[in-house]
Amino acid sequence: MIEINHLSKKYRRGGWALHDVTLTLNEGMVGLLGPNGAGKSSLMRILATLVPPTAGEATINGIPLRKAEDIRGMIGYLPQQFQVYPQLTGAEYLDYVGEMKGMNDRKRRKAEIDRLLEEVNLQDKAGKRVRTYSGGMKRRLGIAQALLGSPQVLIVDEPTAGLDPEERVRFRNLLTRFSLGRIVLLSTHIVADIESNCRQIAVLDRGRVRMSGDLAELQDYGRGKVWEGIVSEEQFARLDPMSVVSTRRSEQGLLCRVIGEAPPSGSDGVLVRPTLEDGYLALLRTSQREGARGYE
Ligand SMILES: Nc1ncnc2c1ncn2[C@@H]1O[C@H](COP(=O)(O)OP(=O)(O)OP(=O)(O)O)[C@@H](O)[C@H]1O
Repeated sequence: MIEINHLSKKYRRGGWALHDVTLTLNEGMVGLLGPNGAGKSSLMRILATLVPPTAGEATINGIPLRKAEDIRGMIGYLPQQFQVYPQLTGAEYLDYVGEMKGMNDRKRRKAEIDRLLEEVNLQDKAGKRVRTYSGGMKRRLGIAQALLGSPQVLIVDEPTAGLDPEERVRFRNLLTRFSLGRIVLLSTHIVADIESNCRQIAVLDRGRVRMSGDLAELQDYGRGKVWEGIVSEEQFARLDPMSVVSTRRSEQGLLCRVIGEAPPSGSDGVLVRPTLEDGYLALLRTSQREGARGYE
């Protein structure tokens, strides 16, 4: 279990990245969702003991963050900007990471590395130097190094960025399998990444927790706020662009899906069932409106 209590972070050259974050994260896949600059990476870097919080505290499986060595022995971490020595091959790099993680048995280390290379679909590239890898391949190598040693807690920062759709699906399935009996904390701003497999979701926006709960709870934020209706091109031009979720051309005009308190003006729109993405967008709109009114 990860328990985060009143955690705040202020960077020396910057403002507050996290404000009073309190969260309890349980076993299974946990999705940390939020727009750019929400504070997701800051929270993950703090949990990975790479940067200290300004205030507050957290424990991972009962161990406080100040015991950094113990925490690092328990977690796997994939940072958003993952750097590898370009002159090493993928297999050499993983071997090095395995040694650093204290996997001293050579044979077992090699067996696990071979299995992981297959899981991330890099087995054919294992002997090639990392500098010849594409961005997506480097990302997959990063995923493999985080999984090495089967850590109890896996923290992955936007792991699917740069992966093609097929690899994305493969990776989601890999994480879901891995999360059995473990905590996998995954940050993303893409709702589809957490749609099917997360037991718990926390939404951050401008450093604050805006919701924490399950998929149904997030979806519910869109209840009574998602409308579909047909509008003309002129009416469309007058709609608040922030409220329009999607548009499709039809014979009668533009079929618009909007988030708001009323149907798209000029249409006889109807309320529709929100998707998870609608729920997320509705929550963000409320949070941003409150921010603009100075309620925080
Ligand atoms: N080292 C730093 N020094 C100063 N400010 C920083 C630093 N790192 C992050 N910030 C600021 O802290 C805030 C939160 O950034 P953070 O990277 O944690 O958000 P994020 O949710 O991961 O965003 P993204 O999805 O864009 O990666 C932003 O305003 C960012 O500019």
